[in-house]
Amino acid sequence: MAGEADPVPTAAWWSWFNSVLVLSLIPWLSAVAWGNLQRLQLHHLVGRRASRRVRWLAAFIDPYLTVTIDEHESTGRMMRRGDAYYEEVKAYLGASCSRTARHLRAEGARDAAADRLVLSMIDGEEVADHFGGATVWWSAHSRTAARNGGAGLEERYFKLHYHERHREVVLDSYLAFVQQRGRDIMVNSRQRKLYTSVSDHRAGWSQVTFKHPMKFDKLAMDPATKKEIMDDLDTFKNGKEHYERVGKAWKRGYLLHGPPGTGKSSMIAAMANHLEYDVYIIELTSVKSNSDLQRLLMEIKSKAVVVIEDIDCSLDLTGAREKKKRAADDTKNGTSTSSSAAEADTAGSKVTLSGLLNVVDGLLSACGEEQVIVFTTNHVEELDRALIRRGRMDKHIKMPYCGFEAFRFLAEKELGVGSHELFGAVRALLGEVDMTPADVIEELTPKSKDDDADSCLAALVKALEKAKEEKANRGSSA
Ligand SMILES: Nc1ncnc2c1ncn2[C@@H]1O[C@H](COP(=O)(O)OP(=O)(O)OP(=O)(O)O)[C@@H](O)[C@H]1O
Repeated sequence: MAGEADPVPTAAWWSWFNSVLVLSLIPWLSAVAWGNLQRLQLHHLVGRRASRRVRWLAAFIDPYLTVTIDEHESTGRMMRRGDAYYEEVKAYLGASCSRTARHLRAEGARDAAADRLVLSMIDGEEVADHFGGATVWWSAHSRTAARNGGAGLEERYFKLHYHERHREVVLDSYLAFVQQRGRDIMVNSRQRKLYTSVSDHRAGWSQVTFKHPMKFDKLAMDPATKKEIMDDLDTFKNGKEHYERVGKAWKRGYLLHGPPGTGKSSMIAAMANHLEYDVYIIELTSVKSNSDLQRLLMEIKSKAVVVIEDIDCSLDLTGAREKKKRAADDTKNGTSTSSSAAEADTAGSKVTLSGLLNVVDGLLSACGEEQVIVFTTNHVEELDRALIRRGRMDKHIKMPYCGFEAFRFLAEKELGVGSHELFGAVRALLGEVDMTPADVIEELTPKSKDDDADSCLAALVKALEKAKEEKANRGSSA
């Protein structure tokens, strides 16, 4: 009917409307309440002494568990840099979550290679990660701790949240996985270091950036031996599980022996570059005692090539044990003389063979792993057999005089020449006289702008002929 007013909602209509509104709000309100209950982390509030039923209820309401990783460690009233785990987690999250996180912090870390930035999550950011069928959530936080009236110290920390049903996978595997990946990322993104031992007041290490251009593809040596060494290094680097399974420290000893100039130091640089490890050089003659040697060793980190060069010159390794034994025998027989005791004392005040053996065996260095120990010597025959037996020095590598194949490699590298009419003469002469790769390289190096491949090869032939003549003269005068 025209002009009829809209019907006024009745009381029944209002009551129906309110009921629908309340009913539809119930799920939403419950979700909010449930979420808040969970955020209360009830299982943390419920003490250990609470009854099993109460604890079960708390865990049912809030099944999420938390691990906190602090940047700083609190030691009494002092704060000091926490253990490496925070940094490893930071590196892991920066790399693995940079695609999903919305807000990242970019830092040019002092230690990082120049063209790399270190990414990390900013405070308040949360990212999910997946591992072994479990989903976990990482969040970054910071808090300011008041310090005895002074300026507050900002403490950063990460929180890892995971469902209780993934407790085992997270605690038994995931945390270790994050640590390993974080460590790898940190190692790969930083410049490597060359450490040299110093022992002024206290034994320690001085460090510089390690940048050596030598790589295996630049090293002149028999290709089969080169491949064998590279395979050996790869097997070692990837051998964590093997070493764990057989119960051996994850270390490998190499003995490089050969005359001066055959490339022992170059081989060490190539090994370190291949493995991407730091290099530690122990100058044994300047290490004052076995305990100093142990201290040095304890400070060596993982992923390291530890070098003791010219071991035959560093210690009286052939004599030290005999001297000690003689002194001990003298004491036992009552024939001890001041000189034998003094000899033994002298041996005790410096690094001794047994001290070195302990170090090599890895018993004292159980804290470090993934370390290659390299000894070099020009006189392998003079070393104590105990020092270089297999198990201590696992692989013995002879660095030989320059053979024809090594020469060809060097001619290609130094002069860009793959064949030449003088190659025949060089082959014949290298079969008769010993010349080190270092000497061959020196002859092949142009000395003036007029020098070319012809003149350099002629210079090498001349030097080899001279060496042959000298050898003949030595033979006739002997
Ligand atoms: N096999 C090789 N391949 C390539 N370069 C070599 C080789 N051997 C020596 N050289 C070159 O000769 C020089 C000296 O070599 P290196 O210092 O490695 O010899 P070394 O055996 O360690 O000598 P020393 O016993 O005196 O320490 C280096 O510049 C290196 O580049």
